[in-house]
Amino acid sequence: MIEFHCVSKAYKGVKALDEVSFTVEAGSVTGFLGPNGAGKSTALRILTGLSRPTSGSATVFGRPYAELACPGRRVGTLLDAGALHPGRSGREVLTLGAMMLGLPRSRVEESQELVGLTGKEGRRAVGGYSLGMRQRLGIAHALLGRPEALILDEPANGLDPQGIQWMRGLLRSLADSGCAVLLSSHLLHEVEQVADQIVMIGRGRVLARGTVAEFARDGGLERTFLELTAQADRSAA
Ligand SMILES: Nc1ncnc2c1ncn2[C@@H]1O[C@H](COP(=O)(O)OP(=O)(O)OP(=O)(O)O)[C@@H](O)[C@H]1O
Repeated sequence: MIEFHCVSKAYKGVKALDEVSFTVEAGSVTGFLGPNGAGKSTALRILTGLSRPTSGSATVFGRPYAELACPGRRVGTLLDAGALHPGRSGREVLTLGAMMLGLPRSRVEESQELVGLTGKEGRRAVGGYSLGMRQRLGIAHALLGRPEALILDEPANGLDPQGIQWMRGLLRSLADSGCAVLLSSHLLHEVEQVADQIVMIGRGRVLARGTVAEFARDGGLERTFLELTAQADRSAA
C-alpha cells in the first residue's frame, strides 16, 4: 500500500537517503525508527510529494502521492504539528481542512472528539496550544477524510504518558480497521509498544527490518538499534 523503492536523496552531494526500500501493508503499523538526522523526515516528505527523490520512487496505493485523485481524503498526514496557523482556532483549522477536502462539517466534530480536544479547547487559538494539543489537533486534521493510509512524523513529540497511551490505542484501532499506518520516531519504547513491523534507518540507509517479535528474539530492539546505528556512524566516518 505504501512503498519505497530504492529511494535516494542527495542535498548538494550529501546523501540524506541511500536506496531506501520497504513497504507498509494495509492493516498494520510500521515504526520508522532512526536517530536524529537519519533521514526519516526526508523520506516522509518524499512520500507525501513535498520533496523529490534524486532517484527511486515512493508511492501510496501504487502512485506517487501527488498523482492520487484527492490525496488528502485517502492519505492522512502529520509532518509538522508546529506548522499549524497560530492565529486560527483549532476548530477553524479543522473546518478549513474539511472544506478543502469537500467533507461535511460533521467530520470536524467527529475528528475533534476522536483526539479528545474539548469544545472549549477547539475555540482557542492554536498559538496558545501546548505541543501535545497541537499534535492532537494535527492528528485530527490527518483523520478528517477517514484515510486508508496514515503518515505521521514524530507524532508522540510533546505528548504526556497518557497522551502516548491514547495515541497507541488510536493507531492500533485504525490499523485494525484496515488503515496502513507509518510513523517515524526516535523513541524506541513508544514504537515497540504499537508497531507490527519496524524499519530501522541510520545515515540514510535501511539498517534492519522485521517484526517487533523478531527484534525481541534477536537481541532486543534497543541493543540492535544502538549497535547498528553505531556501525553506520563508523562506516560513514
Ligand atoms: N533541506 C535540506 N538541505 C540540506 N540538508 C538537508 C535538508 N533536509 C535534510 N537535510 C539533511 O539530511 C539528513 C537527514 O535529515 P532528516 O531531517 O530527514 O533526518 P531525521 O531522521 O528526520 O532527523 P530528526 O529525527 O532529527 O528529525 C540530515 O543530515 C540533514 O541535515
